[in-house]
Amino acid sequence: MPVKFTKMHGAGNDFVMIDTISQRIKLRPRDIRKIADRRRGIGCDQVLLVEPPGQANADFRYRIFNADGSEAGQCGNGARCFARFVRHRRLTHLQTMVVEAGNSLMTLTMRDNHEVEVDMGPPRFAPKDIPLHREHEALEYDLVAAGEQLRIGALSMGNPHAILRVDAIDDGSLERLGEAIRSHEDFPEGNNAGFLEIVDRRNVRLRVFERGVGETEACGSGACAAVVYGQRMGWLDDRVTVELTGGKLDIYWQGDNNSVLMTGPTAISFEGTIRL
Ligand SMILES: N[C@H](CCC[C@H](N)C(=O)O)C(=O)O
Repeated sequence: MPVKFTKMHGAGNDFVMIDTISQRIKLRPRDIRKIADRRRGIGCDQVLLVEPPGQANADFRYRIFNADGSEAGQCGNGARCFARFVRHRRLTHLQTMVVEAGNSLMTLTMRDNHEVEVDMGPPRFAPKDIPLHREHEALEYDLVAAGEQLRIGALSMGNPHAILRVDAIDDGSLERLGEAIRSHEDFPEGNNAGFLEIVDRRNVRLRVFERGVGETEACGSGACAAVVYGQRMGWLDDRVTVELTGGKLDIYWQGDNNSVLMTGPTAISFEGTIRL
């Protein structure tokens, strides 16, 4: 079955975008893994599907699959590429669109130079919403991983995040602790493990060992989660530039139940057809 796709990335976090509105296809987890395979397929961190909306107040539905075939409830870099993709493929002319992802609604707004602003919705902190096996919500949690006693932030942006503050993002913490945190038994659905270096109150560096992939060059929801954690700990202001391996994202959060706003780049790499 030939499937048309567009290869894109947002700050180096790369995606295969597939329009399943004009192509009536059903993809199984093994199809996702083949597409994502960097030797036997196209190669990407996530496969993103464009579907018709399930709700009256949405323009599209957006499904996210990690390279290992697992489905995720949120992908910030992917949301930006999604907005550019549906306009590139003439599925819409909207400058601002509402998109369902998992059980949340996001508003995507086109900005200059192919940048996109994403209203990621509010962060969720209750352990049951992360999910995290803890009795009570807290700013930080004790966690033993790889034999080390850690203090981490944990929250959901529609997908689970664990954040560890480090002195320097290249101090070896991600290599030593990434897998142990990401797959920790206290997170029943796993998590995206962020390693956060505070440069000053408006600038941070971040690396993320993602659920279902491993380290990516950027993680949009991870950047949002790291800034939210840093703000709640009193380390950061409301607008922060997050420097990731693949580029920079602008994150803005005014606290409480306000939405986290993320603005960043999108890029189209190539288009093609793959036979599954
Ligand atoms: N690995 C993530 C999904 C992709 C998130 C990331 N690529 C982003 O930009 O937010 C998860 O399983 O929750």
